[in-house]
Amino acid sequence: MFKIKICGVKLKSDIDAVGESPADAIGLNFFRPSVRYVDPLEPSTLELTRRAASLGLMRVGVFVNEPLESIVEIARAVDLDVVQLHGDETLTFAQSLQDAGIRVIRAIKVPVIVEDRTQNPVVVAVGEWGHAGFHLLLDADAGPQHGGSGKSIDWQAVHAWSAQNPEISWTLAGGLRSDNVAQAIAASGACSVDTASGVESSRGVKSAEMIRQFAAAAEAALAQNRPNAGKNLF
Ligand SMILES: O=C(O)c1ccccc1NCC(=O)[C@H](O)[C@H](O)COP(=O)(O)O
Repeated sequence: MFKIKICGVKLKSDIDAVGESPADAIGLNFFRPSVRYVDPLEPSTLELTRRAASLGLMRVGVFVNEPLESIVEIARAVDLDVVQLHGDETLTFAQSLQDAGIRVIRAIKVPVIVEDRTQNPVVVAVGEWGHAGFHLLLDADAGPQHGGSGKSIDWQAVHAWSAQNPEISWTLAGGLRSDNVAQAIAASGACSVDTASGVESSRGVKSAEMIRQFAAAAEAALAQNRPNAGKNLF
């Protein structure tokens, strides 16, 4: 269960900055083309997850269209708590991971530009994942980049979808920064949030100060969101 996830950490100093903030989860990116990629075979990656565990942080591994056996192997080798799927993985694929004892978060790519205004873009994007029992990460559709784009989704549309589907647990992602996370939480009703580029001083480089500011702003806004407190947490 997490409330504030800082995704794409690469260094021990990043983990320490997260541990010193109110954030309670980290994401490690195993998608090779990403600027946030960490090599699962490097001993330093296991050191990162061990450090995170020692600080009580949940460790989430980000994957895009990685073969199932490879995800299972990496999750065990670097001791992940949960894997986050960002590619074209099917429901059957996610269920097979769960059958192998791996917890799964499904990233849902919500279009940033919506042409058909008659349909809620979140409803359309969630599709069959809505009632499959997986925790969802509602993120901006970043095209071939798959995630970490810094683009925001329609928070009101998220709110409307969630109001109609209160049993679905989800996290808000996409373009969240310290200066907009409070508004995003208030508008969407999110109980948990995720950011990657919003706490970076340059692309792929985390800033301890930005992590601290983001996590403090998110924590304060989540505390305001009392009617939903404790709901929809992974
Ligand atoms: O961050 C990446 O580079 C990335 C690449 C491919 C798949 C997923 C990726 N990130 C996953 C995350 O959970 C990010 O935090 C999420 O996409 C939000 O990113 P941002 O808009 O930069 O806050």
